[in-house]
Amino acid sequence: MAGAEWESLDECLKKYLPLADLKEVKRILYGKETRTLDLPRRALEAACQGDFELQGYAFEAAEEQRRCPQLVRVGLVQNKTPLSTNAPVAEQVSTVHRRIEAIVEVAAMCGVNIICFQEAWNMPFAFCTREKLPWTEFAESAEDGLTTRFCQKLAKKHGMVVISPILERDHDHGDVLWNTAVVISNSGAVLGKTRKNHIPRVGDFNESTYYMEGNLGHPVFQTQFGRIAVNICYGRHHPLNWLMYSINGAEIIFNPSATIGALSESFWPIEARNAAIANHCFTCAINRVGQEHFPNEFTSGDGKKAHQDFGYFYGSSYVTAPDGSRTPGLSRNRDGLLVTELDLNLCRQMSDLWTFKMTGRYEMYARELAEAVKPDYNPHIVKE
Ligand SMILES: NC(=O)NCCC(=O)O
Repeated sequence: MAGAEWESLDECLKKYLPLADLKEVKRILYGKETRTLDLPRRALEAACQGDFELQGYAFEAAEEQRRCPQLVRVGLVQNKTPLSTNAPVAEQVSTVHRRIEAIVEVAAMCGVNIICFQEAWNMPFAFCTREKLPWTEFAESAEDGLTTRFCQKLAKKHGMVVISPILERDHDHGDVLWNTAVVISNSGAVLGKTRKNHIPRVGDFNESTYYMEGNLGHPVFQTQFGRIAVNICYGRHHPLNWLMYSINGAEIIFNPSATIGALSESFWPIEARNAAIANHCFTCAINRVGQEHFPNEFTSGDGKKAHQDFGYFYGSSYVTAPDGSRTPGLSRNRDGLLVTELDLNLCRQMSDLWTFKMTGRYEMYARELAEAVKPDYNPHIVKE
């Protein structure tokens, strides 16, 4: 399994395929070619100085007579945890805040309207350890915690919608923890929050030790730049989760994640891309980067030796359009900002072309599913 020494699928294809073959391979693997965005020189310089990757692409829609293009720029941020996991909690939080602040400055230079960070972005992904302290100390109020207040300042300063996925402590309801994305409007006000609906029970993703399945359904947030939803990490394996955000009108669904190569790298390019096609919307898949080492050993319940690291978070964040075309991924190894311009008109154009919302037969599935979840359900199997 490749670690940091392997840059990315995109780099590999570029390096080894003759141009004519590369074009055909990309046509099939990536769909219609995306235009490269001209990003301001000072943004590129700042990214270089700040040691993070900056890439920009644009998806285009057909011109319409009765609607203007609905252009919106989204920013996806992937990053390593900058400090060692045994540094004091407050120091880890303030250091990652500073790192993200610098990246958001560059996003602002690139005209980003909506920015989304990775899952549990202000902490190491410590759920593998099953230890409570100090990791639960990273949990904060979604409404007025330190990280939300930090994001509100960024949102207001840059006129940007900020999606901030955190470990939430709900002080008003028994101090319980959730895996939550806080959505902050470009005015700086907290627009609302949404919670991770599906909790992984796979490998070292021992997240059920920390929080429960989300109880807020599938909210969609009306922002000045479009209707957005957040399908947190493991929810991307659940097609109905994507579907419900889409049924509630999402034009862009963000998928802030934390996942490792040994487990999911072959799924990664498929799932969010497929969701964009199936739901006539844009999807934005974001993964963290690098390897995190923890102070104490833990086992994976697989008979193998105890260890102190989670595995390799492979980055590779990307955006897919409703016509199935996608951007190249960011690096597997470096912090990065992916700026992508979307024309939201493409959602309805693809819906009119493919008509999945019209041909979906939701009433049939609703009826059959309502039966299938009953304890006395008999699967409909036709036997000789
Ligand atoms: N963070 C998280 O839910 N990870 C689970 C593993 C995966 O979905 O690839």
